[in-house]
Order: sequence, then structure tokens, then C-alpha cells
Amino acid sequence: MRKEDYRLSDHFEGGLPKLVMFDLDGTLVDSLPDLAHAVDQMLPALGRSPAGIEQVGRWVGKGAHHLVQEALGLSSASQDPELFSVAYELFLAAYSQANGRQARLFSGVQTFLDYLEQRGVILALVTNKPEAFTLPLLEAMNLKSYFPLIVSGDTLPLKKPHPDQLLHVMRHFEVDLTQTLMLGDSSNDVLAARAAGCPVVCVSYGYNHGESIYEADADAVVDSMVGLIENVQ
Ligand SMILES: O=C(O)COP(=O)(O)O
Ligand SMILES: [Mg+2]
Repeated sequence: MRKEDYRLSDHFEGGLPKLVMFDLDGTLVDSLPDLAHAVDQMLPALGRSPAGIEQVGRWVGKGAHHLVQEALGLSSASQDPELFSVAYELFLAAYSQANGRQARLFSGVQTFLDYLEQRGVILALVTNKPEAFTLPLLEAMNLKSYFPLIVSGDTLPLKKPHPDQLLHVMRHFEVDLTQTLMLGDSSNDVLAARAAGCPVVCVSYGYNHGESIYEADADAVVDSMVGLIENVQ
């Protein structure tokens, strides 16, 4: 079977997983325009050139600290703690304003969430985005009520690619990993799911650090989430 032909009905007992964990940025929501806007407010305020949306897209997916670090060209925040802390404050202020303004749901997301919700599948959100940005974005996109559990990048000590957020969700709902699916857009999501031991499918349209998501070890890569349920009646 080609990876693109992956259908939930072929892979889960009863035709559907019991629990689906969703990544946020690049999977459910196209948040890149707002993130790029904030980075490109921060950089000129530091006397630097704006980075542009394409470049910023390569830095998204490992949380806000990582994004700012990359935008500054630092290998770690401790390389220049003063610069990092000034820049991070600028980014927080700019993104607090921008978050959700230009963001849009990707095609198929609403249909897929409704489909699963109507069938009693438990939906959880697992993002590396800090909680202070996750919750307002979910609210702006009218997505918050789908998720009885939201695990943000700063909810636990470790975030993706570590498996802890995913294991936390599976334990919380007492769902076995074979009845769970992780749906993401980056190698981070794949690594976290593999380490947790659960199946993982990626969308092709997200942000994957400038690399092809087909190179990551996902069980499947789909152009739209609805492709996963096409053959389900
Ligand atoms: O804040 C980020 O880097 C985005 O994180 P996500 O792709 O895990 O939602
Ligand atoms: Mg993502």
C-alpha cells in the first residue's frame, strides 16, 4: 500500500482510533503568517533585517524559544543571554498582538474534527507552542471545545521530540498506544510518536524545518486529513 492511501479503517480495531493527538502549528492551523509578522517586528527593533515568511517557516515547530534563538542566529540562548532575553520579550509582545490575526484552519481540518467528535473519538492537542499562545489561538480558531486535554510546550518539563506529552495524554485517557494516532506536520511529531510507540501520520502541507516530511519515518503522509476517512461510511 502506498503511504498516501492510508485509511484509519484499515489500521484501527473498529475502524477508528480511540484517541487522536493533534499537533497545532502547521497541522491544524496555518499560523506562520502571524509568527513571521512577529519575528519581523522583533528583528528590526534589534537593528537587524527582517527574515521573511519562508525563512521563519523553517524555524517553527520547536517552540518559541527555539524560534527566537534561530532568528538571532544563536546556537543556544546561553550563547548571548542578554540579547536573547531582550529579543524574546520583543517577540512575546509582538506575537501576543499578532497571534490568530492572519491564522487560518487548513483545508479538511474542520470536517475531520467534526467527523471524529461525532463518533466519540477522544481528541487531544499536543503542541510545542507555549500555553499563553496556544489557548488564545485555539479560541480565535473556534477549536478549543474539541479538546478535553491540551498539552502545550511548557505544560510539562519536556516537549516534542520527547515522548512525554504524548505519554501523558495516553495515560490520562487510559488509551492503549495501538488505539492512538498522532497527527502532525514535522519530524518532531514523528520522533515523539515513535518514542511513545504510537502510530503517526503527517500532513504534507506543514512546516518541517525546511525538509521534506516524506523523509521522516511517518506511517503515512496525507495532503488533507479528510483523506484518512474517505472510505469510511
Ligand atoms: O511553537 C511551535 O514551534 C509550534 O509548535 P507545534 O508545531 O508543535 O504546534
Ligand atoms: Mg507543527
